[in-house]
Amino acid sequence: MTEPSAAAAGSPGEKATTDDGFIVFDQISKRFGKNVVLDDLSFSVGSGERVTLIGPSGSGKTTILRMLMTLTKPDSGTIRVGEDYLYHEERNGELVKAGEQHVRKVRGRITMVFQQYNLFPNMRVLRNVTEAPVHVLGRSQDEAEERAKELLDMVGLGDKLRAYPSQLSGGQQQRVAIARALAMDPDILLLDEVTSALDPELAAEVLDVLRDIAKSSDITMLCVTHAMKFARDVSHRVLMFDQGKIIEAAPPAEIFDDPKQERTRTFLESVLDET
Ligand SMILES: Nc1ncnc2c1ncn2[C@@H]1O[C@H](COP(=O)(O)OP(=O)(O)OP(=O)(O)O)[C@@H](O)[C@H]1O
Repeated sequence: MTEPSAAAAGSPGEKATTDDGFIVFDQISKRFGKNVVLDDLSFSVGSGERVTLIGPSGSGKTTILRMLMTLTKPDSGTIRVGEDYLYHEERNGELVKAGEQHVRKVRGRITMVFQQYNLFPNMRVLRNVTEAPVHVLGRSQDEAEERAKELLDMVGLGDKLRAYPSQLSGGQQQRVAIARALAMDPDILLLDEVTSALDPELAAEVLDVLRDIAKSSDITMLCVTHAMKFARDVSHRVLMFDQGKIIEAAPPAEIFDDPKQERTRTFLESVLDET
């Protein structure tokens, strides 16, 4: 992992390099109508770094992940992954999304797991995991199945290959969704409140799987969660969001045990999730 960098480096006009941050958000702003969701926000994430985004509801955390998926366009600013820009500003201030081919290349390196697992209900578990590698990455069926079985074993579902999603618990379905995301061999895994819809026991199973993945791989992870123990265990760094800004960024021990901002302290006191 590269050393975490506290703030974004470079400017939109400079040639992008990977030595100053793998994922860079530079002066990103976004509003929905009058609602200013992200306000001139800059941060970067190193390759292999695991970063957790915390903060009150509506503070813009999911919007950050959606921008990396090119599901939400910023109003202004620059986003790049490695040497590739997703969004950048022209000299005239106009915000430009990278060309389709370019976006596809970057998007191919990123997968996201959502709160709702969104498995294909009419496909068995194994096919849920092989579908995209075969049809998007062009893998052979045999190769995709071999990898899918490894991943399903890893998430503790090696005996459920022929089950349909409706035959699984919510926690099991979410673990299939995680295996499905990893089957795309992403460099970057985005996790958006992946346990929020689950009972604590099932959430704990999912978080255990994610802990193992975090510890055994060098995948770059951006995680939005209210599971604070998990955040403490796996993150290199925690970013505290409030009103569209990052008000505190620090290693988990510091954020959780000795927050510098009063707002961080009150937010943490209000979070009951100890998974
Ligand atoms: N497509 C949209 N249209 C209008 N407003 C939106 C849209 N998407 C997000 N918002 C608003 O942007 C704000 C930030 O949303 P976001 O989901 O990023 O917050 P969050 O920090 O992830 O919150 P939560 O923890 O509740 O998921 C919210 O006020 C939300 O209602």
